[in-house]
Amino acid sequence: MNEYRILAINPGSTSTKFAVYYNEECKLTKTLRHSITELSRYKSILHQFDYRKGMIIDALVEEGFDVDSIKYIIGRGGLTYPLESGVYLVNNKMLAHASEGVYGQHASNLGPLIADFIANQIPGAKAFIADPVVTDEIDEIARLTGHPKFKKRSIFHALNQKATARLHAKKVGKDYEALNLVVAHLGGGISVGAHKKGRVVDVNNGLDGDGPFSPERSGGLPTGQIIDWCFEGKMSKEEIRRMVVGEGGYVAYLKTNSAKEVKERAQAGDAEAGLVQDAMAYQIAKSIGEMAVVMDGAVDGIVLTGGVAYNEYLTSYIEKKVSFIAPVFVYPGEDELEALAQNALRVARSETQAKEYSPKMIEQEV
Ligand SMILES: Nc1ncnc2c1ncn2[C@@H]1O[C@H](COP(=O)(O)OP(=O)(O)O)[C@@H](O)[C@H]1O
Ligand SMILES: CCCC(=O)OP(=O)(O)O
Repeated sequence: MNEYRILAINPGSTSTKFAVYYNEECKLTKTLRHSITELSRYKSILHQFDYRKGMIIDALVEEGFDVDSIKYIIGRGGLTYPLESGVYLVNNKMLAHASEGVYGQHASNLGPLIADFIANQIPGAKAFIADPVVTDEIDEIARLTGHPKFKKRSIFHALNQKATARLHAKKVGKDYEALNLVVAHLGGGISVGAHKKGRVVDVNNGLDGDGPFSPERSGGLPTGQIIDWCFEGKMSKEEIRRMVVGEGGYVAYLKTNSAKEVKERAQAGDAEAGLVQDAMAYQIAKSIGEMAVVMDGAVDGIVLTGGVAYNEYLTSYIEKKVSFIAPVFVYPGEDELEALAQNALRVARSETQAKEYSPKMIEQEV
């Protein structure tokens, strides 16, 4: 049997995770955490490129890997133009769109850039991405907002939502494509998707759109108050953006992005932490209800995943509110690296073909 060596790279808002796989076997997995202070030294996500890429290469060399033998480099896909689910070969157009951040700024924009850089150092290596955060399968009816100038964007934790949904389908002995699932990724950002027979037909924009607030994001906010705030002239556009992504949610209320810390503060009797934690759980439950409506109530299961799903108090709170819809299944944590590696392996084994990044729908900017 051929042995395929794969490097999977997942740049997140506060961490860079990477792993080396030899076929299905994980040989190394590392999570490098970046403090807010560390990241604040860089003007933009793009300016973090050398720092994050350097840490990965240094760690591989330090661990004694024969880097030249790794021919499949796969990164988390960023905020390029929307794509259908799948594996994509990194090409120049994708690199340009990720660098520009045509759909916004997020650490995942570094996924294709770092993968491409490393692949270029290794003779015969290729760079890929899979199920990027702009994976877009939503129904036309779900795209409309209340004003034609604004379109809903499908920006969510596609990689982990899809991987966990497939894992769940396997556990219950069904095909993912045969099930209707509501999947909630509960991490630093939160997204809740309606997976209808293998397609995410509706989902909240988990970055800077609608839906529940999260440990570091504001979720949907009252539009009128936001407009007034923007024109009061007290804050720059960048500062207001940070209120929504990075310094919203728990960070704004409780000055921490650690859901674990908030859980412990609530357990210790901190009433404010308790109320904010309950409010987040309440909003997540409401979003699950919305996605159940999207599927006309025909839901086979509700799947909770992501780091925050380790919090049993929070998952029980949600379960009490939504179990009338369908049974709730909890898969705490995320394994986006394994999901990336499996996608690369399927390409290596010719079980699937890497697609070309050539987005059809270029949204008119408003
Ligand atoms: N045991 C736990 N209990 C509660 N929250 C936890 C626990 N473990 C991790 N978390 C929280 O999960 C969040 C990170 O989730 P993760 O899915 O790794 O995030 P991301 O999607 O941002 O990569 C953090 O806020 C962290 O505090
Ligand atoms: C919703 C886009 C992807 C995202 O926000 O990922 P993180 O929660 O890992 O920052």
